[in-house]
Amino acid sequence: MDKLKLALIGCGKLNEIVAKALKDGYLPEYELVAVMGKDYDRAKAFAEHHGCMPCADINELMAFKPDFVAEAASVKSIQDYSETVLNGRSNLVVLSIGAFADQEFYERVKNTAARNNRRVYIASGAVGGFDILRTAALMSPITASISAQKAPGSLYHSPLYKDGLLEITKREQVFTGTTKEAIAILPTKVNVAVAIALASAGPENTIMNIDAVPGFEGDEYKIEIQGEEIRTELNIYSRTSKVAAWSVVAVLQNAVSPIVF
Ligand SMILES: NC(=O)C1=CN([C@@H]2O[C@H](COP(=O)(O)OP(=O)(O)OC[C@H]3O[C@@H](n4cnc5c(N)ncnc54)[C@H](O)[C@@H]3O)[C@@H](O)[C@H]2O)C=CC1
Ligand SMILES: O=C([O-])CC(=O)C(=O)O
Repeated sequence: MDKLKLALIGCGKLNEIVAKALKDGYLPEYELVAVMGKDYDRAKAFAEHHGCMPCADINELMAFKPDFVAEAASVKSIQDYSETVLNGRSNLVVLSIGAFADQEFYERVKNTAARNNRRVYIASGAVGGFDILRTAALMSPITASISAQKAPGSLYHSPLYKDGLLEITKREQVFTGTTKEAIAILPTKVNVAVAIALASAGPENTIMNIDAVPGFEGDEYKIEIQGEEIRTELNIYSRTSKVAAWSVVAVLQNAVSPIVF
């Protein structure tokens, strides 16, 4: 049987792991055909390394007629390219889920996918448990929240940074608000929160808290939901963001598997 064609948006840390997983035999049903990034020279080097074609823009990428496009790039890339990908009759696997905090955009992408008989897969990324969140949200109205611990240094180039943050000696709350508000100011750090919100109470009703924790390494998320019959708490720690790339590999496996989780 012909292999499914996979193309990548983003040639950074995470898609490097996805491409290597394919090379290492985790995705035998797929062949990597093309890649694009913001920087063409980097895409060229990535493509040479992984045996696919570099593309200067989304139209070049879609000319390869991929069956699946996996994004590990940015919220802006999802805003700019997802409809082109779906109209080009490819499925789309998304890590920069924050783009879908905008309800109107989310509905538009959903309709575009339906019209083209294609799917948008929300990768579990650095969190998970979407199954119980979605199930509980069907059963009754639920409240949902996600709390994150981050190293003060990881907030350095963000609007949450303030003088003295690098020197704090005890845990300090640096943000509380809705996940929609959180992604608007931290587009590269809280995509996970929007994913949790989409699976539960929605981006405008899911509360996010972020604590800066001195000496902390990695990311830790505590997700809590409460419905009439269901209450759950999920704690997910990841030392690096590699788990997000592996969640894309898991989505691509699921998409062709006879057994679906
Ligand atoms: N859902 C989740 O759990 C997680 C999501 N992420 C998100 O995944 C994305 C990628 O992460 P990394 O690989 O670590 O980033 P990276 O910075 O190593 O690589 C990003 C790549 O995307 C490309 N890119 C960015 N914007 C683009 C655009 N508009 N058009 C074309 N190419 C574009 C860059 O050129 C680069 O090749 C980020 O948005 C990050 O926030 C990261 C970790 C967890
Ligand atoms: O790696 C993480 O923990 C989360 C992240 O970057 C995101 O959600 O955008």
